Amino acid sequence: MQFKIALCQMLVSPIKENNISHARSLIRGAAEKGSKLVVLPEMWCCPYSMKTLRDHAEDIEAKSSPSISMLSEAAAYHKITIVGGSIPEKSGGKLFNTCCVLGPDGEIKAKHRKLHLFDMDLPGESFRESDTFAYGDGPTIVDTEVGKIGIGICHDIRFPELSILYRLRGAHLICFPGAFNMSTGELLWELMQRSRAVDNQLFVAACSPARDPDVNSDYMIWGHSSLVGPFGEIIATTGHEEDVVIGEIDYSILQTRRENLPLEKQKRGDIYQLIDHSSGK
Ligand SMILES: NC(=O)CCC(=O)C(=O)O
Repeated sequence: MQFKIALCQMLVSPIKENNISHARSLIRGAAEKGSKLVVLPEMWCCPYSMKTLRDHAEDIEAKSSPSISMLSEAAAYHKITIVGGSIPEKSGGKLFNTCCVLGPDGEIKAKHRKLHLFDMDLPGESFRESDTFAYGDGPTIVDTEVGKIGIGICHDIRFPELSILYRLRGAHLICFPGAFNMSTGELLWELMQRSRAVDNQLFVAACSPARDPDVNSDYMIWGHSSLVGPFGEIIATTGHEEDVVIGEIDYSILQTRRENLPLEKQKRGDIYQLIDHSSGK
């Protein structure tokens, strides 16, 4: 299977309605260029600021989420698959950092709640996502019109076991909506995308919001959305400004790479193994 994927590195404003209509127009542009899969960034409907996230939370289960309604309409209108970045989701009195995957019929095919919340304490930059969000409770891998896709949200990329699990369950591609920061982004964002792709011999797509140096935010974003192939090759990438990164995915290359280097067969299951405690969502 061969298709175009678009990573919408959008500039997010403090006004939700504007973000929804802006995301809609980026999706339209990507679909008109032939993209069959469109990926949005982590927190595209509101700034990634722990001070204001709660005000923008939406109830996805009650079907009253303006962000997800727009994604559903867009997916159905253009007959594409959308990995809908993430939005703050309210559910049962808790707040989650949640990604919905929508199919070409506009239905939600999967919902991933961020598993690894981002708490960091560096000199001059500290951040505590776990003060605001509750933890997701399972991995998410979904069969779509454009292959089997594993989902992780940003900090989830740091935990290789999650990606290994997706590979074991047959993923062709892992999508990471993310918003890496200025302290760790330069050294680690691309490195980890390439590592997850190489470790597991699959495609990795990582989509960030654009950096807004003027916004008075408590979090400055690194940007650099990319598509990486199974040899760790960068297929398409960008800098930190708003951009829609379009790349070609050809899944036949996965089989070639896995035959060239049969890592699965070479693994020493007699010495180490991943134990899967999840129920298979
Ligand atoms: N939004 C996030 O999870 C940021 C993760 C990050 O920057 C990291 O270094 O990890």
